[in-house]
Amino acid sequence: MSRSMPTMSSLTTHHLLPPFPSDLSTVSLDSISLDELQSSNPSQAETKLFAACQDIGFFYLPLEDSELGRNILREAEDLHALQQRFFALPSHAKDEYGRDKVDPFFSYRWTPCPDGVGRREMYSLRVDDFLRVRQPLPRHPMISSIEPLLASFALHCRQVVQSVLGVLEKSLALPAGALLALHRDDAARGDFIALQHRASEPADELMIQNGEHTDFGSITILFNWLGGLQIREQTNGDGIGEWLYVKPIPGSVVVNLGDSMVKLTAGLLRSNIHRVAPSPGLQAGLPRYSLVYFSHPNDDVPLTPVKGGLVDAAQRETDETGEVVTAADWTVRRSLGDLRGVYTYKGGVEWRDNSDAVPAPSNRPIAA
Ligand SMILES: O=C(O)CCC(=O)C(=O)O
Ligand SMILES: [Fe+2]
Repeated sequence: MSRSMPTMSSLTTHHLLPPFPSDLSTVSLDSISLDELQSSNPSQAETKLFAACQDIGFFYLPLEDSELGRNILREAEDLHALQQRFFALPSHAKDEYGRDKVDPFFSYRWTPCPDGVGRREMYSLRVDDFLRVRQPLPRHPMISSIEPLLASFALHCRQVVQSVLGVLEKSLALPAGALLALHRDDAARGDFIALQHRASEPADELMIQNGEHTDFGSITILFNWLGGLQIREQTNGDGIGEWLYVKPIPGSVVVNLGDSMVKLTAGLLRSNIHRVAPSPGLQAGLPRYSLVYFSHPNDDVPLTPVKGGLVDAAQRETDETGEVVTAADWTVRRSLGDLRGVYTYKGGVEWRDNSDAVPAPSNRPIAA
């Protein structure tokens, strides 16, 4: 890590959980504070952010030093409390909002844990519904009752996404608005808030491997309370590194790029493969929750390289077929099983033999 990180945050509930093991090697991610990014002299933070998005596609964003960030942390804790209550509901109450009843993607989905007893569950909530850009899909009353919280959280996360996109636009020497104009608030956009839960479960290497994925939107903001997220150690050249845990840092979120950013920048930016393994050390055996804000370009945006700056100069192929897909189509194809596998920053989807029997409830192909 580039600088010392606080191990305690007064705004989060991490201290109520067993600590992440101190002796485990973890992946070293840069830390770029929201306050610095939004300051009048952000150039150092911008340089770090751009490098992280090119090299590894992941970074920590400490939120506590800005008003916006503190609001997001408080809202995330409120949503975390709610998701624990929601997932504790009886299965039949949750299944009412399943993909067969509501929507193939923006719905409640689950797959069995390796022990065949517990569930890995994900409830994907379409943000346009809370912002009244689209007619809302049916959702559980517990969700409807906190609509103002969800709307506020979404708008705050979008401010973060805009800051990140603004920096990337500038760093790539693109015309102003080249990326931001593809993420408008007043037109349909596939952003969603994911509530995620997996019951305590035994390690199952095959299942962990089958959960390896890239996110398919533009920018992901991830809130974790327990360890489990892993990305590969960075090696020089093409060597494949070891899977390492990303340590949750109280008061910081993990930000990563999705496939759309790779496609829009002709492969200059990176959406990195990641996965979720059982929580390590004293955290093992606890139910694990995560809360994710997935942002996407507007539905009708073709995922082709934007014009100008470094992208024009890149001259790289990002799609081996040359086929143009819109952001909405890409979500459908990646999430519902058409393009199974991992999108590589070198272009195209790398096939993974993700058996239908063991999908995982995440931002990736799923059968349940
Ligand atoms: O739960 C996590 O830590 C990561 C989840 C994830 O990568 C996803 O849902 O796309
Ligand atoms: Fe992911």
